[in-house]
Amino acid sequence: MQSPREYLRCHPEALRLYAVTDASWLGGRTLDECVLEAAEGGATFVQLRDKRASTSDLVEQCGRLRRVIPGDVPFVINDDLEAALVAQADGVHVGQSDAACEEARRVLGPEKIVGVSVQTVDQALAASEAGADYLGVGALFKTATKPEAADVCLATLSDICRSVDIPVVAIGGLNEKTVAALEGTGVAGAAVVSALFAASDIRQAARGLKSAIDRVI
Ligand SMILES: Cc1ncc(COP(=O)(O)OP(=O)(O)O)c(N)n1
Ligand SMILES: Cc1nc(C(=O)O)sc1CCOP(=O)(O)O
Repeated sequence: MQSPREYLRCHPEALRLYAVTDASWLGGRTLDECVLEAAEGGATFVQLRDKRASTSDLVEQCGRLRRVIPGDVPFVINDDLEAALVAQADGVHVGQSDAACEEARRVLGPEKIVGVSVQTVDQALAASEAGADYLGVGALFKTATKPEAADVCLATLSDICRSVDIPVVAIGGLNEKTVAALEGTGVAGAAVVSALFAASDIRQAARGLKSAIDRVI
């Protein structure tokens, strides 16, 4: 266990129901209305993830989403450091093949949130040392949203949670039923795409997920 940090930019409670957007699940609805419904249903964190969008598209989407996301719900952009900087998002989420955590911290400054995807304890320790505020660990279960995601088992998830003093959020195939598997792992929350955004009633899906997560975490 590392020594405790002086302060947290990202409180563990904020990671409880972490909504990751994906335009391919919207089915004719706008992203803004879907994210609003997710927030109204209890999403505690939002990540704008659009792998096909340009930096300027992301900045524009970020501006629109900011208007519907409550001020106390952190809002980060996936992968694109420049978009996060220009759009003045609350931070960025980077993977192992994106901008390094140190670079994200240098560019965004000390106040912003930097989340990092990790799959091993060594990566978790490195990201934590480099100034990450939270870690995303997955994929816990196979998922159609990202079929190429490498598997991470529950034992590794627990080891990662024990090895760092920053909060960890699990991702990949999590829904109202599968979140039960997170009990006792030490995670701060669950990050979900399709269990929210593929639902016909996103508000209701968020409520159900939030209750299911509250029962196990
Ligand atoms: C909360 C959270 N955890 C993990 C990921 C995956 O990020 P990354 O490895 O950068 O992969 P892509 O999202 O870019 O496909 C995430 N986005 N969010
Ligand atoms: C964006 C993403 N990253 C993953 C990883 O394991 O790194 S899994 C994933 C998609 C999660 O989608 P769903 O909630 O629909 O399963």
